Amino acid sequence: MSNSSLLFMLIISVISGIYFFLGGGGSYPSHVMLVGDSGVGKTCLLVRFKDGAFLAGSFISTVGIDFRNKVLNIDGVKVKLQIWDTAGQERFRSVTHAYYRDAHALLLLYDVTNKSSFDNIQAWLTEIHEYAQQDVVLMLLGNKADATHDRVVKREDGERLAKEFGVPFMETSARSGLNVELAFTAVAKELKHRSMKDPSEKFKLHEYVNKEMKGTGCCRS
Ligand SMILES: Nc1nc2c(ncn2[C@@H]2O[C@H](COP(=O)(O)OP(=O)(O)OP(=O)(O)O)[C@@H](O)[C@H]2O)c(=O)[nH]1
Repeated sequence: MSNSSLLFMLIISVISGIYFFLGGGGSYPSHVMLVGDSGVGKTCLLVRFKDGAFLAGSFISTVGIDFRNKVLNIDGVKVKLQIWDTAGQERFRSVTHAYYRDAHALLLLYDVTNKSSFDNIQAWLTEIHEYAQQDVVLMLLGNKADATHDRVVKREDGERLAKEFGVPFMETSARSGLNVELAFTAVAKELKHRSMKDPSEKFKLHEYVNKEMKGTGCCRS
């Protein structure tokens, strides 16, 4: 990728950020970044969350980075999420690195039908520790949970890995919509809580996720 393309994308990101910050009337603009191997379903997850639809058909890899905005109403307060859909392909990694520092939350995805995308989570976490803010909100998502026949990564393995690294975990499906709203809402709740100067009530992301997952009959705490 040329320097001019990278510069162009950075300018678009800044303009988009200013526009989003000024518009919409919410109080908590927050950057949520989707990361993970190419093909794990980052774009589809975002489209499902933003438009309530599934992008079926041929797979077109993201080039560099893409942006979508969505305002959520969290307990009567507007939380403006600016969601950055990054390219999973190795050749765009320098673009992704440039955005980590400004991300408030990271959704790290693997594909339950692709073992190498799961094995690469460790490498993604190393990269996150190197480039992202220390206190970034982080959640691990095992996507494509609908694909029961092609599944090669058990839910328990995802749970074990998440526990090892101390991050909340859930399985999602951009195809069926499973837990998509929940994943973004959980992150928005955490970001809203953090932005309050004097939070009267403690919000614990782990506990919230575990409680919500129990309600679906999925996943042990
Ligand atoms: N069965 C199933 N297929 C999915 C799901 N999410 C995405 N896919 C399919 O997986 C392929 C890749 O999806 P994308 O969302 O483009 O993947 P990506 O992570 O954005 O890929 P890059 O842009 O290359 O990083 C597409 O063919 C999707 O239709 C899902 O939840 N279930």
